[in-house]
Amino acid sequence: MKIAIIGSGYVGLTTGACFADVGHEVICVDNDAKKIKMLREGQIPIYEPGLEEIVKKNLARGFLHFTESIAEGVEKSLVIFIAVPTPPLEDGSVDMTYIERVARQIAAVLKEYRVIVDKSTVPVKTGEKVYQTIKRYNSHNIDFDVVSNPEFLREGVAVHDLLHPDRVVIGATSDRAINIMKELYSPFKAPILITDLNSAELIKHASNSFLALKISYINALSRICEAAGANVQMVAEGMGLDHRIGKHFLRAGIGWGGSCFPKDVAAFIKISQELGYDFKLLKEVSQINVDQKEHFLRKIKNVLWVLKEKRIGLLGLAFKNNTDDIRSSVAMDLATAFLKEGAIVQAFDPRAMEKAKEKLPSIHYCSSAQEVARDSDCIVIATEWEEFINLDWKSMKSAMISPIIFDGRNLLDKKKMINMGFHYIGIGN
Ligand SMILES: NC(=O)c1ccc[n+]([C@@H]2O[C@H](COP(=O)([O-])OP(=O)(O)OC[C@H]3O[C@@H](n4cnc5c(N)ncnc54)[C@H](O)[C@@H]3O)[C@@H](O)[C@H]2O)c1
Ligand SMILES: O=c1ccn([C@@H]2O[C@H](COP(=O)(O)OP(=O)(O)O[C@H]3O[C@H](CO)[C@@H](O)[C@H](O)[C@H]3O)[C@@H](O)[C@H]2O)c(=O)[nH]1
Repeated sequence: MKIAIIGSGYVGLTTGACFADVGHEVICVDNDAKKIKMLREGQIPIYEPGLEEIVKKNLARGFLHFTESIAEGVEKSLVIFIAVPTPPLEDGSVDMTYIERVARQIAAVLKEYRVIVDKSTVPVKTGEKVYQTIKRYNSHNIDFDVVSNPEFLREGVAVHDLLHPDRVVIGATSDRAINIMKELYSPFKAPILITDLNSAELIKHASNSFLALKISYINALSRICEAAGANVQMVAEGMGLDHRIGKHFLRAGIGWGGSCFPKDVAAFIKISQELGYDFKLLKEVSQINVDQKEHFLRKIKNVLWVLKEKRIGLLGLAFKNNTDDIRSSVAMDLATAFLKEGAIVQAFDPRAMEKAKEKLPSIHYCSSAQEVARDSDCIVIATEWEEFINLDWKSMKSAMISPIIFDGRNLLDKKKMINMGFHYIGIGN
């Protein structure tokens, strides 16, 4: 099937490459000329494991194309995906200008029946608005359908998540559009849930908010564990063995970040409010997340006393492991707080340093974790990169001024670190 994807970022590019990989003919569109030029040459502007290989493979076999022209995408494809940003505004509501602009741009070039699919994360009732907008701005009165098909991929494992989704949600009312969408997803072995437009849009915000809630719950429990002398990892394991609870998303840490949870939880609170419901539970989920970061900072200050002139070794800048994404990264927030207090921050991240340099140039960027340890007053682990587990911690220790570790991700084995002579402070243990 011929499909176009408008917006070639983390979601659009990965989705396009995976659709091409299962045999569809895909045109990825972006209005960033530099990005399109890079992609045409097989260069990937983001780090996502496995993405480069499938982009190169499908470029070479002619299943994947890149263009700056929405008109070209719309003309050549039956299904048009929208995967542009839906960033937060200051009051937590969603900036819908990108989606609205793309709807007008599609309308202006629509000459034959097309299925317009929203993949961006949007407030409920957006599909209805996209439909009205395209109808209003299409002078030829062409027949078309609007479908909601929210995306559930996780960064860092996006290729896997797209090729093996837990479920595919299709919000649509027209049988014609539903059949086209079913055919599009037929190469994937995943349950397909057909809903109305509004329910599909709600499923996305409801899912992300629930996952954030689960993490905030375990983070709140970590505070109780610290006060009671219990171990949150054991509590999580004991809870997670109950299939009704499940073991996933119960890793206590410094709070959730990233390009999705913070903005989507804030948006869902706002959307609910506009619909007349005060979602107090979600407000608390969000507050616990803020508290968790502040509590971690307090623990660091309790040990170091004054941060001014202290040399803090920071391991991790990305919002999670296996990505270069620093959007709403708690690690970046911590670095900002340290710098504000007058500390010297020396940091290392396996993939996110280029992006971090643009945002926080005053960090001293190190070429290795070992360099981070040099003359440091403590090490702070802020991102759950697995490679930090297997560092030569003996040699790290001898490079430090004082061997203190604040493990914001409970990545290391507490007993082992204490036996090695570290002063180890984790989360909820
Ligand atoms: N990143 C994730 O893990 C993830 C997962 C699921 C859903 N989402 C949602 O998907 C959407 C996109 O997120 P993202 O992380 O891919 O964003 P992104 O910023 O990485 O990519 C968006 C792309 O759209 C392009 N763009 C903007 N306006 C355009 C226009 N008028 N025409 C053509 N291209 C245009 C930008 O240049 C950019 O390359 C958001 O709604 C987000 O909430 C993101
Ligand atoms: O047990 C856990 C799991 C995650 N996190 C943190 O939570 C954040 C989000 O992690 P994750 O969900 O793995 O990454 P994302 O790529 O942001 O994916 C989420 O957001 C996407 C965008 O909407 C959705 O598509 C995904 O389903 C949803 O998991 C990160 O800061 C993690 O460090 C924890 O602290 N503890």
